Amino acid sequence: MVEELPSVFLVGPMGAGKTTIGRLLAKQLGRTFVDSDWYIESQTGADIAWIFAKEGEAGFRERETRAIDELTQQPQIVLATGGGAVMAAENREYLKHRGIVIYLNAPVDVQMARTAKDKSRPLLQQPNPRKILQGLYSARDPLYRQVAHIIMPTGHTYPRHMVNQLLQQLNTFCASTSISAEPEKD
Ligand SMILES: Nc1ncnc2c1ncn2[C@@H]1O[C@H](COP(=O)(O)OP(=O)(O)O)[C@@H](O)[C@H]1O
Ligand SMILES: O=C(O)C1=C[C@@H](OP(=O)(O)O)[C@@H](O)[C@H](O)C1
Ligand SMILES: [Mg+2]
Repeated sequence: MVEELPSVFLVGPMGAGKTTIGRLLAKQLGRTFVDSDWYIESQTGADIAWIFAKEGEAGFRERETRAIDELTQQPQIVLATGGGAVMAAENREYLKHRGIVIYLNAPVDVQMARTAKDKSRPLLQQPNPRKILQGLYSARDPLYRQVAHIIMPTGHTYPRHMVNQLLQQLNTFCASTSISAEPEKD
């Protein structure tokens, strides 16, 4: 029996394009798009920078785990997670077992270029963001790989082209597990 495509979860470092690609992918699949950072902001009534400033990273991570638990239980969504969502073991369990996980893997140079002008990421608001990104990449790359069903390099590929590649990858993955990756017909 052919099952429906489950929810799709995007993981990867800051600047990999999770939010951008997730939104486009959801549109192509006819799915609802949710970004865990936006969800946390709407639940809290404050932005990510404010949460880090008032509650520290630990406070943000608690909120993030609640959000990942809730959102990974929503059926048939496309979810863009924040770059640190894979750090908690329970988040990794939720992601890995409740949907198809795509790791958008961007080199540090690309992460740097894409995050340089954006002040909304508290972890990078300091003199040497490259060093931070390198450290995070070393620590988190094995965790992204641990949860991923599909690994997609992102560098110089336009978002629309990336989405087409992802749809192909999803089809291949689903064919191997008897899941339908076709958008639902009205
Ligand atoms: N494939 C891509 N090519 C060019 N720019 C991209 C691509 N993906 C994302 N971007 C740009 O990089 C920045 C960060 O993307 P974003 O989706 O916020 O990443 P993430 O959610 O993974 O941190 C945004 O300005 C976005 O427009
Ligand atoms: O890597 C991280 O720890 C973070 C990534 C951010 O999301 P993006 O990966 O969407 O930028 C956001 O959740 C927060 O600033 C922390
Ligand atoms: Mg994002």
